[in-house]
Amino acid sequence: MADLTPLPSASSKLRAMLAEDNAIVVCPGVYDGFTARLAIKTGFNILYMTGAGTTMSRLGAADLGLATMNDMRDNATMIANIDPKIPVIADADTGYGGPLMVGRTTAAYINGGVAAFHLEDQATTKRCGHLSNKQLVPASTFNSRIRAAAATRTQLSRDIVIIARTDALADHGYDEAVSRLKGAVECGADVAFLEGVRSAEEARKFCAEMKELGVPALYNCVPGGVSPLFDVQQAKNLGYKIVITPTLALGAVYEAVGKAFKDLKEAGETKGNAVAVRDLFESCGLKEAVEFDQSCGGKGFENGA
Ligand SMILES: C[C@](O)(C(=O)O)[C@H](CC(=O)O)C(=O)O
Repeated sequence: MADLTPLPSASSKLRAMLAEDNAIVVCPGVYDGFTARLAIKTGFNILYMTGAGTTMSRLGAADLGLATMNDMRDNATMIANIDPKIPVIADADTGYGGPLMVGRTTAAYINGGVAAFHLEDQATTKRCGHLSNKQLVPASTFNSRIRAAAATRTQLSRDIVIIARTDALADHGYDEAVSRLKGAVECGADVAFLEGVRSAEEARKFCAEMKELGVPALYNCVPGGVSPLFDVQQAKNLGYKIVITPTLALGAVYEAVGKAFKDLKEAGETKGNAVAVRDLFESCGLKEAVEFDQSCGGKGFENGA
């Protein structure tokens, strides 16, 4: 009989990472199967699914609240199942409605195998946290979103790490933002995400306040946004426990693909950087897929591919 011992759940892996003293969880931002594969190939043991990237890649649209729960769930589920041993933290924006809907989103993410998700206090007409004039819901509405997530995991008796994100810093200041995060923790959130932190001093103060409560703090690194850019060591020294890099792959693709297309248009250059097609497929599991098919007696790849 084969060993069918269940794998540790994605959330329990993440909780173990967060419990490690003196460690920081470094999450490459991915937005599709290919970028997830590249991060895994690089050796990352955790991924972050960006909502901005999901919106841009699936809808060709800016991060303005256009992606629906179904868009986000489908992408998160696909990414979380490329290699279920690797936990995925996924953006869940506002949760997409009132408590009932947030409960449905939570169940969908749990069923998709997502380790953690973040829920924020923007209105449903949301935008990237590094854009201006954000509208917020009252703290009581934010709390009801977090409560709905916590109640759903209790009902299902299946864990997901809840990350509370507040966008209050920009227009309501530090005290209001931190009070919202503390309220969210009381409602069941496990991790605090202060969006758009404005200085190293503010970040240090925030991490210290969260540490006193035993709550890990998350740093969102967005070049061109409102926050200073800390590298991993700096973020760790400030007291952060998680770093996400939502636009890292988007920026790389923007530059590299932009150049390849420009070279084709302007110089008729067809081969770009000439990465071999087999190497591309190898990065997405070509060899393992063929081996699986062969090992089951399939005839399609008997002689390889
Ligand atoms: C974290 C974030 O929600 C995301 O979608 O990845 C964005 C990132 C971005 O738009 O650059 C955010 O910070 O709002």
